[in-house]
Amino acid sequence: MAAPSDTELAEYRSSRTALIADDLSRRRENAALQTRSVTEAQADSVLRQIRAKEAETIWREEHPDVKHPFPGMEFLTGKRIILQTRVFEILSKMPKGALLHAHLDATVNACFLLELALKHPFLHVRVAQPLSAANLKTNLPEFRALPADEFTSHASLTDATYPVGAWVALQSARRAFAPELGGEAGFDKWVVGSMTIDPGEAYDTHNTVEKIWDKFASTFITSTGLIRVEPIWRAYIREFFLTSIADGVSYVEVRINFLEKFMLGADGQENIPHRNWLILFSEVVDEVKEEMRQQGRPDDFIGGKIIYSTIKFITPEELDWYTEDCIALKKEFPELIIGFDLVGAENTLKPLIYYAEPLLRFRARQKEEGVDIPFIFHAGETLGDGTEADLNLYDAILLGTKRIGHGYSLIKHPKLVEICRERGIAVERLTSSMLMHPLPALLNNGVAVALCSDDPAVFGNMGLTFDFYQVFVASEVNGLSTLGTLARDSIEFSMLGDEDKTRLRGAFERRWNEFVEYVATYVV
Ligand SMILES: O=c1[nH]cnc2c1ncn2[C@@H]1O[C@H](CO)[C@@H](O)[C@H]1O
Repeated sequence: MAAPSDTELAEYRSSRTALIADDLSRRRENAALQTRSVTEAQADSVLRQIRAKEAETIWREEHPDVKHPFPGMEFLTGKRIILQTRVFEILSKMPKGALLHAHLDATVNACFLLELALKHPFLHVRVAQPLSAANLKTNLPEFRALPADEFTSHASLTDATYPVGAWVALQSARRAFAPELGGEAGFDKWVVGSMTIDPGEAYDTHNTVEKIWDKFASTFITSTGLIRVEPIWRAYIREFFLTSIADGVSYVEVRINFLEKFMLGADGQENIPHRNWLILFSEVVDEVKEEMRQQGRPDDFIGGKIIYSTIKFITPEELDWYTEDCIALKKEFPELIIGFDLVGAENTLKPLIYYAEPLLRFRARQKEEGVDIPFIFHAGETLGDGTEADLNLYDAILLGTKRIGHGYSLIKHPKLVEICRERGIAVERLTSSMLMHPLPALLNNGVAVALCSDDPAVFGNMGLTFDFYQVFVASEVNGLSTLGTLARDSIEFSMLGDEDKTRLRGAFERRWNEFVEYVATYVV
C-alpha cells in the first residue's frame, strides 16, 4: 500500500491542530494566549519543562507512606511530595489575585490557633469521657473561655481524679497531659487532630460523604470554642490576612458563619453581637492595610470583605431573622457585607428550595431597604445525580447567584453550564485529586473558575499555592497563562466596586510581570 504523501500528512496534521484548537476555543485564557509577552511565553516553557522533569523524577520515587505517587494525586497524601518540588516553590511566589471562597473558621493553621489559645488563661478544656490511648481520635476536646469566677482548680484531664466533664485550664491540661498519651506533644497532636482531617480519615476510615462530613463538622464544633472569643478572633483574622498576603493573595471574600448570635468576650461572657464582629473585622483590615503601606507594599493587600452565612438546618422562620440581621448589617457596614450564603452538609441538611419563601422575601426586603446583597450560594457540592444537592444548582441559578460554591455536579447539566458561561457565573473551586475532577471539563466549556482553598485549616492546604499547583501539574493543556487567567478571573468575579477592582487589576499586572520575568530566567 502506498505511504501517505508528505502533503497528505501535513494536511492531516493541520486539521488535527485545527480540531484541537476549535475544541478548546472556549477556554478563557485564549485571549491572553494571543497577546501574552515573549517573556511570558518563555516563562511558560520553563515551567512546563520543570513540570515534565519532576513528573519523571520526584513523582516517580517510591515512598513507604505514599503509595504510587503521581502529579495531581489526592492532596493529603501527596502534600509532602508537592512541598519538595520546584514548581511549588515557583508558584508560591505567583500573585494569586483574590480568594473568593473560604470559611473564616477554617483559615488559620490549627497549630497556630492552639499556640494562640495557650496564651490566654481564660481558655479551658474538658472531655466527656475518660481519655485513653484507644479513644483519643473520638474523645474530642471541648473548649470554652470562662469568666474568672468559674476558673477551676482541676490540673489535668488525664489524672485518675479528673471528674469527667469538668473544665481544666488549657495551659494546665497541656502541661499535665499523661506521659502514656504523649505528654505535651501528645496533647498538641490530640487537639490539632481534632481540628484537621488526616489522609487516613479522608481516604480510609471516613471515606463516604456522610462519614467525612461528620468528621468535618466535628472539626468546626471543636475549633469554635477556641476561635470565637474576641481577642483570639481578632488575632485569628489578622493571621488569615497575613498568611494570605504571604501566599500572593491580595484580597479575600470570606464566609463568616453568623449562626451564633453572640461571641464570647475575654470576660467569658457571651456578649459580643454581630455588629461588633464587623467592627473588629474592619479594624483588623485597616490595621493590616496600614502595615502593608508602611512596608511600601500598599497594593499587596486591598482588603477583606464578608459573605454573610448561616447554616442549612435552621427553619425558614429563623432564616427571616438572619436575612433581616444581614440587611441591618449591610446598612451599617455597606462596604463590608458583599454577599449571602447558606452553608453546611449539602446531602443531609435542607436544600435551597426549602427556603424559597424567605429567600424571595429577602430579595423583596432588600429592594424596600435600598440595599443589594447578592446570593453567592454553595450548590452541587456532592456528586449525586438528581439529588437535592444536585438540584440546588437550579435553585442557586434561578435565585440569581453571582457565583457557585463548588459546583462539582454542574458539568452534568448542559443548560446550566451554558447559563454560567453566558451570564458570567463563576465557580469557586477547591481541588483535591485532579484526574477525576470535573475542573478541566468546566475550563474547556469556557466557564470562569476561581481557585479557592475553602477550609485550609482542616485540609492543610494553607494558601492558594497548593490549588494552583494541582491544576498545573495534572494537565498538559494548563500552562502558566492558564494560571494567570484563573487569578485574573478571581479579580473579575469578585464583588469589588469598580475603583477597587481597577486598582487590584493594575497591582496584579505589575506583580505578574515581575513574576514572569523571574520564571523566564529560572535555571532549569
Ligand atoms: O465546603 C463547605 N461546604 C458547605 N459548608 C461548609 C463548607 N466548609 C465549611 N462549611 C460550613 O461552614 C461553617 C463554618 O463557617 C461550618 O458549619 C461548616 O459546616
